[in-house]
Amino acid sequence: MTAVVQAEGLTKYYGRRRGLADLTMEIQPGEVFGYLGPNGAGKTTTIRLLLDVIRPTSGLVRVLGGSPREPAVRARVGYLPGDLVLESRDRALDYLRFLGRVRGGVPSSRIESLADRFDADLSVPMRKLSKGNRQKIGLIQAFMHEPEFVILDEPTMGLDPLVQHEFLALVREVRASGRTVLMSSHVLAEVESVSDRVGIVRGGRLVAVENVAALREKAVRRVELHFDAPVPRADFEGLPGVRDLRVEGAALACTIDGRPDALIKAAARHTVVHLVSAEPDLEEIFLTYYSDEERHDERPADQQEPA
Ligand SMILES: Nc1ncnc2c1ncn2[C@@H]1O[C@H](COP(=O)(O)OP(=O)(O)OP(=O)(O)O)[C@@H](O)[C@H]1O
Repeated sequence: MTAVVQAEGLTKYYGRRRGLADLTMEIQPGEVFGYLGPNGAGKTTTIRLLLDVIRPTSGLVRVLGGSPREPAVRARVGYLPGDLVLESRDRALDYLRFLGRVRGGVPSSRIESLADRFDADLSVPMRKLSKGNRQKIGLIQAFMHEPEFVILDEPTMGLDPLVQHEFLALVREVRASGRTVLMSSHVLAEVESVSDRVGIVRGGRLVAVENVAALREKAVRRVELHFDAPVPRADFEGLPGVRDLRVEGAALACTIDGRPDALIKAAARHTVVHLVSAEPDLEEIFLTYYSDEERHDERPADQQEPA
């Protein structure tokens, strides 16, 4: 199976300023890949390299098995830029129809159904659109020709929660049809629910790639159990993955590191009347990555902000 993205040692310098250094990664067909990082991390630089908007200083990149320079490759990709400018007097509908023709024909019904989903008014001249409505037009044009690979730079920016929900549903549909999505964000919570894997980029370097399901499994979570009668502490002491154990009468509280299996089996010897388990906070795990990096980050002179 040909990878949708193959990057090897991909590097981009803007003069002496590092945009991206030595990126090696693959994205597989049918995958939703969340690309996360704080401002200035290198997300947009990566995306522009994938689309041949800019060219690498060194390294290799292949998209859908070909070079991003090939128009035939570009035609199979949908793209929402992070800095979308729509300043024309044209109505959004005319603009989208025009783009549809350029891309070899997109049925009006598909444009309209996407507009319905996102509650976008296509009759307004584009330069009069609010930021959020402009973002909706950007999303419609990225999806409307049903590309094999959709690249979205900060897609949720400016969207209200209902539209965000609809957008995530669309991403799930795209994945279900075997197509691939790469989306950048600086907020994990916005991409976590749909991403299969997330990559974290920081200071121009990819510092981690994680499988979201595995991350969830690894995450520490707080658990409370209430029994119908007092339970002996000894039944729960030393269980694999159980930490910070507190047993008071018929109530038990602890944190679970990894799988809760041992705790569940020990609890099953008693009568459990109530169970509380908080969803692990993945954001917290990611922040740990960031802060670890921070500690080791010795930025070269060209990465320092001017005095
Ligand atoms: N055209 C450019 N000329 C000079 N430096 C640039 C240019 N574009 C980006 N950079 C620098 O490259 C680094 C990476 O920027 P990039 O835009 O890729 O980050 P980002 O992760 O997309 O950030 P944001 O979330 O703010 O959009 C930054 O230090 C930025 O200042």
